[in-house]
Amino acid sequence: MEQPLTLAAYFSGWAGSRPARLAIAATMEALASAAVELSDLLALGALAGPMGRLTGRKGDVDEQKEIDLVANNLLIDVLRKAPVAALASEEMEAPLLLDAKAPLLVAVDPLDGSSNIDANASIGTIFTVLPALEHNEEPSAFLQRGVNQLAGGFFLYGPQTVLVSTVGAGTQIFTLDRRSGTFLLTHPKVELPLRTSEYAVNDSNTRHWDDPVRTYIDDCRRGKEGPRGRDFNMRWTGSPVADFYRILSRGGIYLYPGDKRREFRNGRLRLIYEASPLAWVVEQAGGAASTGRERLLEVSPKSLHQRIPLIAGSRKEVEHAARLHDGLQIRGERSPLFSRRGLLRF
Ligand SMILES: O=P(O)(O)OC[C@H]1O[C@](O)(COP(=O)(O)O)[C@@H](O)[C@@H]1O
Ligand SMILES: [Mg+2]
Ligand SMILES: [Mg+2]
Repeated sequence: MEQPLTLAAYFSGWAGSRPARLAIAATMEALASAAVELSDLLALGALAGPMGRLTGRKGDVDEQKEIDLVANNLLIDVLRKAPVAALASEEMEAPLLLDAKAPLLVAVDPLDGSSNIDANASIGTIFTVLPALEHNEEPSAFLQRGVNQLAGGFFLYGPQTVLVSTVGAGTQIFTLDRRSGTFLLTHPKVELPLRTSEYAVNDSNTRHWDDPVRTYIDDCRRGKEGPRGRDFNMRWTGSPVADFYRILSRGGIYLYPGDKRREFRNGRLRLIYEASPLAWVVEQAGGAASTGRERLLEVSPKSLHQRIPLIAGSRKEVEHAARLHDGLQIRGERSPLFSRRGLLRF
């Protein structure tokens, strides 16, 4: 069997301009080195100490655990040696200036799904790489639309440790070869099925949802007997990285919508360092990602830690859910909500 490309060979060989390519390759290698270390640490579980211990809170909703801080510090250490001007992180209120003259910015969710740490479920690191601007220590430098990303994706620490990433030339998956400690290109071109009958949503929020999401999920639940005319399956891990990896591997749709609660008005995921890179790898694999109202990658961030509603996955299904947000009927698929309330009849 032909030897798969290493991460270093792939990223220094893609067709970007030379300075950008070298800077991105060096940054990806730095991120990968942190991921190898983190993956080893996570595999030790309880042997590494109380990783799941609560150390604080971020706002009303999110908890901060010991391991979130360990992951954050690890990323700071490796990115100090990369061509990165500043780092923004879920775990830091403001960006950290690293090398003012460097060409790149990196924003991370150091550990996504860390509420699952004690459950020994898959968790990951989400990252986005953006061009550096003038004042990179300011949060405003990071307020760039997702379409500006130079590289983005996530590491998943599961039975296999993998890197899912894009530089805008499709989505690739690299698998960590533990024997050599290197990531090898195992899936050169990820292709998401256009259609799906599997959705991922936190069902316990049903009573808080707005009508379009409630209608969409109701219609899926009604299966063959309902307006969709087919049965749907449901999966939810509580680690977006794990849900997105499943979706990239076999199709599906992920929804974390905004809902009626004040703190969830804009959903749960953070725009810059969670939703944007997840949306980009999905789009580059032939899928779609929307807020329900617009393409997610077109949203202009207003603040560093802003949340955003996210609906992403198999393209036809995301389009269907987005059309419900437009209040449009889908031909031949009568939504019970609209007919019941008479908002739109046909
Ligand atoms: O808690 P839920 O509703 O299952 O949602 C899944 C989780 O996804 C997350 O985005 C995970 O990210 P973090 O672990 O980085 O906070 C959380 O905000 C949320 O807890
Ligand atoms: Mg997260
Ligand atoms: Mg996190």
